[in-house]
Amino acid sequence: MKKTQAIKVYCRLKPSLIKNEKSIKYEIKKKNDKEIICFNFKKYEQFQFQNVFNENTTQSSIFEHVAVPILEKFLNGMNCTIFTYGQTGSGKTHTIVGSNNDKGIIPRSFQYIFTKNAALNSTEENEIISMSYFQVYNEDIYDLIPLKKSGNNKNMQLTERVKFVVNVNGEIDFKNLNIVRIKNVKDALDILKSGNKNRRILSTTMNDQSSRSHCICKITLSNKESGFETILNLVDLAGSERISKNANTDKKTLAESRHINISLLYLHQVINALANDVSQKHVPYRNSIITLLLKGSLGFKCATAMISTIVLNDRSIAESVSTLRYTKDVSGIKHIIEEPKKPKHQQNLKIILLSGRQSTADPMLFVNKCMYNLIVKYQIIKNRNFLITITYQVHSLGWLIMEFSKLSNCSQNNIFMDGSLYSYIAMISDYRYYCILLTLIILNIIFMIWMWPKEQYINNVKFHSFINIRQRPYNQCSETHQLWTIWKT
Ligand SMILES: Nc1ncnc2c1ncn2[C@@H]1O[C@H](COP(=O)(O)OP(=O)(O)OP(=O)(O)O)[C@@H](O)[C@H]1O
Repeated sequence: MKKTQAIKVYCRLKPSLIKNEKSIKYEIKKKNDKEIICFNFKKYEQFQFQNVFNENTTQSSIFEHVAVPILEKFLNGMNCTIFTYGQTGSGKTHTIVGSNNDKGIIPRSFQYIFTKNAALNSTEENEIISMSYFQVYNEDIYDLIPLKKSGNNKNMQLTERVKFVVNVNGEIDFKNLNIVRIKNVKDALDILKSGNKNRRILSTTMNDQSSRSHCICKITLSNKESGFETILNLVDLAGSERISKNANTDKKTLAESRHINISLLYLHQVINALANDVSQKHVPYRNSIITLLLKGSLGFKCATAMISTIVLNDRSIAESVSTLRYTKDVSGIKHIIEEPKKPKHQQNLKIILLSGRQSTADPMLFVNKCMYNLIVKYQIIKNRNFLITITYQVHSLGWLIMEFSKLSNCSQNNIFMDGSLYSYIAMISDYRYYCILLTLIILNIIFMIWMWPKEQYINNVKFHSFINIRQRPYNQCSETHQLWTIWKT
């Protein structure tokens, strides 16, 4: 199989407030939508991106181009990551978190997920979404989701240091990280809002709201029936910075800067090792917490996008060149990416057929009612990426045939509404589902043929030995047995 670029790399240019500046050392220019060129006296460098977004690009456009393709993969069962990288003040937090008026990728992602995944809004609660929100500050993990204290201090909010262990696979297992179930977009936005207040922020020379930590929003989509889980990490890395450029050089700030720079250096080492032949090299994930946390995202089974943020003014040009070079190394990571095999089957593969028929006079109803509890759950899980769940409640053979003919006309992603009989039918046309339906029809016919002659021996022992209802009081029987009893009397 062919190796492809493991991480899609994008570049976002930040609008510069300082106009008419010209660097004497370097000049950086956007060549076209996919390239940036950089020259100094001696050399000319070219940097390739998936897309270069200029200063006027809106948050929604960034979301469309970068996040939507990743979110589609996430909804199709692939673990995904989006992270921002760049110098301090270049717009990482703006891109990934945004503000109330100009939302970034995280809030927009929740909106998108809830709009796209109809199962999340269903009352069945088969699919659930949960989130955790935490920061890596000075090589410790802190929970950003506030805990409400019990007792008198109800409104007091705490951020807790998260205990964790590194498991045998070299991944982090959290001990006390808050994982909150999200039922709607508002829940998520509320958590983000209060979580952002808990981030370690400092006013520096380069940015009056500089994040002093790496921040991760981990969104988990889980299917209750199958236990299948997909993870989306949205990461706002702390900004690389020159300590000499920061006027605020107290001990604490220096320690923070050192931790940030060292962890980014370790991340670079991991990227370099991955960009070279992985099989030949030891990949130093264990050097820092952020590399351990991003381990899965830089690997083989994850769709990852990186947005590098660049400032094109003289003061920042050296850092921008360094960001571009960092990005080039990230582009060098090549893997055989394991895409979900048939993503189109993942969603909407639910047939829920609910009967509104009440008549007990219908002879067919006997068979139908007995079949009522027959719930066929058909699940295919292939490579953790491929899941089909069909919940099928059989009611009426005639009706089933009618449905079958309806479904044969059903095109991909069509949703039929039939308020009188059924809540809905949502399915994708595929020969397997027709096979399953056909099998069920055949089973139904066999069941009917099998039952039919016995109708005349209803009070006969032979019949009772089949269904065995006599041995139990009526109210302790299962619904099927009760139905048999009703029918018999
Ligand atoms: N593309 C943009 N358009 C408009 N404003 C921007 C853009 N990028 C950044 N800004 C503004 O620049 C300031 C600094 O941005 P931000 O805090 O996102 O930087 P950062 O890279 O996260 O910095 P740090 O690493 O120090 O946290 C903010 O006020 C932000 O609103």
